[in-house]
Amino acid sequence: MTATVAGEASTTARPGATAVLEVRDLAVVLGGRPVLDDVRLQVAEGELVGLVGPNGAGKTTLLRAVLGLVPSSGRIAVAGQDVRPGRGRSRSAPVTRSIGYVPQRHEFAWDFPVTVEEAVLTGRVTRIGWLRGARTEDYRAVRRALDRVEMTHLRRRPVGELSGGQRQRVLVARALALNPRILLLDEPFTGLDVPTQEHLTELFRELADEERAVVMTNHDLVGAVHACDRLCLLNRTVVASGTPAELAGPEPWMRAFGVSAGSPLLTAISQVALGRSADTTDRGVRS
Ligand SMILES: Nc1ncnc2c1ncn2[C@@H]1O[C@H](COP(=O)(O)OP(=O)(O)OP(=O)(O)O)[C@@H](O)[C@H]1O
Repeated sequence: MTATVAGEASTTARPGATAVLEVRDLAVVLGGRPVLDDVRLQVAEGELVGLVGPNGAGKTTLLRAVLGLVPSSGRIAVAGQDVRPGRGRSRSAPVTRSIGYVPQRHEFAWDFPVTVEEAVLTGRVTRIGWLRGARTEDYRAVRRALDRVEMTHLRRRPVGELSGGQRQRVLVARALALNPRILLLDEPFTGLDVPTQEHLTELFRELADEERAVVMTNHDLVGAVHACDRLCLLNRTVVASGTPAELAGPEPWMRAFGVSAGSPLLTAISQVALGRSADTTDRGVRS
């Protein structure tokens, strides 16, 4: 098996599975500068895909393009529906209801005086609208989402009193409150200790296994190789994409990240990727 590169069929999801996200020929220009170019990506239900790349590679921009929040050209479809670029959540409501977005933790106003339950309810705003009050079904959805991330016992707690790991779970619950087909997670592990990262990784794995597609950006490359079914190495375009086993060699990482052949990072990635390869051979390959 070999990793495939931009322009080839590299970015396709596992055969036979339903594609939840399809991105073709995506280009984004911001402030007059090209930020993304010729990006192709497919993510199927049941897949946990790691979106990795150096600072400024365009990872967040890609997630925002999928949400229709930045102007773009090309095609983005979620659950078979086209995302119309630059229209924002409210005007693209039917398709964005299929997407659960978990922003970087610092983007949420944690000092706002709301409880965990109220924060999660804000995830339903595209369904509830700003003018009518929440209904029983909305509170039920919130309760289900909180159960799913094991935060029900803290539902009356002001969000400002939560730890980093608990805050991350609140953001995931907020995204799950719409029961989305795809979860987009932007750097969910930043600033979290290793056990918390491992618990969250397990949760993301389970959420993918429940027939959702899960895409997460991650600067911990070894962690991403360890956890994800497939990796997309982004640097303005998709430099390479494949399973951890397909990406065990150094070249795609050197091209995407500009690291030298002697970088200890490459050895660590290779060891984990080959370990995953042995593991998936035992269990049956997922992708
Ligand atoms: N609103 C904007 N206007 C102009 N340029 C922007 C805007 N938003 C992002 N950019 C630029 O687009 C590029 C990609 O940014 P983006 O945040 O998507 O990268 P990233 O891969 O998520 O980076 P990081 O890993 O540092 O979070 C950067 O050069 C950034 O400066």
